[in-house]
Amino acid sequence: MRRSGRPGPARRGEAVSVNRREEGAALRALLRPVRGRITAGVALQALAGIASLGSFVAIYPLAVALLADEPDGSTVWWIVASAALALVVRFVAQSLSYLLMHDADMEFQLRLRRRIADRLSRVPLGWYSSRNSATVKKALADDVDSMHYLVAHALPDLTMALVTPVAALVYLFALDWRLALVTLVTTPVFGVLFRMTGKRGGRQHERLAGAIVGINTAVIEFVQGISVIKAFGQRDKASERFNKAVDDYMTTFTAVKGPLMSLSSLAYASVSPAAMLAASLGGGTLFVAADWTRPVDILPFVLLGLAISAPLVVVTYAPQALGQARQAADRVAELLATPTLAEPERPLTPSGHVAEFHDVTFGYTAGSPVLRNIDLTLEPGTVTALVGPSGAGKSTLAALLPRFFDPDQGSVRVGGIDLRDMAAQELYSHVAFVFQDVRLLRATVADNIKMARPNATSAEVQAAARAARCHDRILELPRGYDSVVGEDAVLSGGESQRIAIARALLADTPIIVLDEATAFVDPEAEAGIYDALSALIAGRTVLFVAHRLHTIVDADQIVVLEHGRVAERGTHTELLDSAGVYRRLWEAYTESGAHAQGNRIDAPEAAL
Ligand SMILES: Nc1ncnc2c1ncn2[C@@H]1O[C@H](COP(=O)(O)OP(=O)(O)OP(=O)(O)O)[C@@H](O)[C@H]1O
Repeated sequence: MRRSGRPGPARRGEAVSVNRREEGAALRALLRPVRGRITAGVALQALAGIASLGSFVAIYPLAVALLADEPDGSTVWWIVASAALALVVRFVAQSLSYLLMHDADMEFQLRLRRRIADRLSRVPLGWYSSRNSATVKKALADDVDSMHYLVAHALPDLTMALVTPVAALVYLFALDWRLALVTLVTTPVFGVLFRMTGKRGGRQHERLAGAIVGINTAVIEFVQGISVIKAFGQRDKASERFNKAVDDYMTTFTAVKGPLMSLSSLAYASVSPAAMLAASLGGGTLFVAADWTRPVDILPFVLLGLAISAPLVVVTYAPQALGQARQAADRVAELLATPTLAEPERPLTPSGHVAEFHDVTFGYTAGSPVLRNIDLTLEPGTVTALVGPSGAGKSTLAALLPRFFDPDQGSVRVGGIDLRDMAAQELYSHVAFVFQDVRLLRATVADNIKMARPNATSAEVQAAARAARCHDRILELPRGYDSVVGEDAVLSGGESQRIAIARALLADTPIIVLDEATAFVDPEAEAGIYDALSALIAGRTVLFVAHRLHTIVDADQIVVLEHGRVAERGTHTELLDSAGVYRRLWEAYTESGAHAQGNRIDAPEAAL
């Protein structure tokens, strides 16, 4: 029964899909805080674009003045001074524009990364699946970069590339619209050829992408299976597959890119400086021959024709940068819309450490519950083991106690208080967890251990590590407790697990949630971890997801989950006597020899 007024539960792996938004709306919304500076930067860049034409434009009146029968010195100097001034304006405006755009870009990136980090600090812990971690990485690195490229580079370049030819055209049409049209004679050819390249390119792109996927698959197959391939003498076959994938790619590449490249080269050639020069000079010569204009009047068309064609290349690349930035903004907006865990406005303080599940129903997707109507009480100082076949919902149930998710129905309570009414800090001072998938930070081993208690002394850290049976191993690391995980300390799964246990020991919470590791490297490591776990659970309330039955025979309470429901509960002896699911599990476990080998009881093949 969800209480009214609460926000809905956030689900693992689910990022709320943003309503289909108007194209580019997310990008505009994200850029809004720095819009003023971007507009000013674009305006300055436009001014720089117009000023950049100054020296070209000046050549025409200069030539007219110099070719006059009696050149007027002061006019000549005025023209030269104006051209120089235009040059200064161009450089000042362009520098200011870059300064403003980079300033806006840096603030934008900082704000955005902070917003993402703030949001992610409030999403449910369970949201951090590997899929979502990849999304976060993409958003924080690639997507923010795409938007940076747009603001700091593509926008100023595009402004310059658009304003300069437009200003040049306005000037040329004002001078002589007929010669201006002649100068532009090849541009429609460019337009048509460019469109054709785009259309064909889009269609062929998929063929090329398919061929690249073929190579990647062959490489991954080869690398992942290298030991098997070598052991079974299949090396030649494997490299044959790779060579075939490369050959296929080359064939596709030649078939696709050859005609495309010819087409795009033709498009760019049609507006190349040579083509523009040919058009303006050829057309101009005809005009002079027809006595429609003076030879000197052709000069601006020859010079500015070049200023029109050069930026066309930039203009053709800009939509790609804009498209990428829009897509990046959409992804970031979606990330920023991820539902967060509601924090209570007036947090309540639990009294005592009884942990309770009251009629809990939960599912990762709406309408498909993974847990149904679970009632469970963990009395202080007792060990409760969760067992059941793979997929029964054991890990999910355990994850609800440290509030990885909120239940869809019912409540999880500690000390009589619903977790949704408890401040996160309060909750984590009561509940610690050690899950199979241990995440250590890229920080020193000591900092990793004292995450829950940053002010712990090194004597306390070492005492926790000793109890977790990892002190000696830490001392063997190049810089002992100061070794940085992932840099000078490369730790095995079992070692990381023991450091996580030391962390939980130091946190010293009355309630511990444990998800037993399913794979241990060797019996010695397993024994070490069990010693460490015994130290951790002594005197605490423990919720233990057990994958091997021999580890739980002494538990105070064994809860058997089946299809998300509690099928049975009791002690090991009680459950064996009741001849139900647990007994069948136990018999299958002992008969298969799993007991002796320490194999998982909940492996998919385990009989039930
Ligand atoms: N992040 C997730 N998103 C969607 N479904 C999930 C997710 N995690 C688990 N499930 C599904 O929830 C169900 C219960 O999974 P859970 O891991 O809780 O079972 P389990 O009993 O702990 O299994 P195992 O012993 O194999 O770890 C399974 O059907 C699983 O596929």
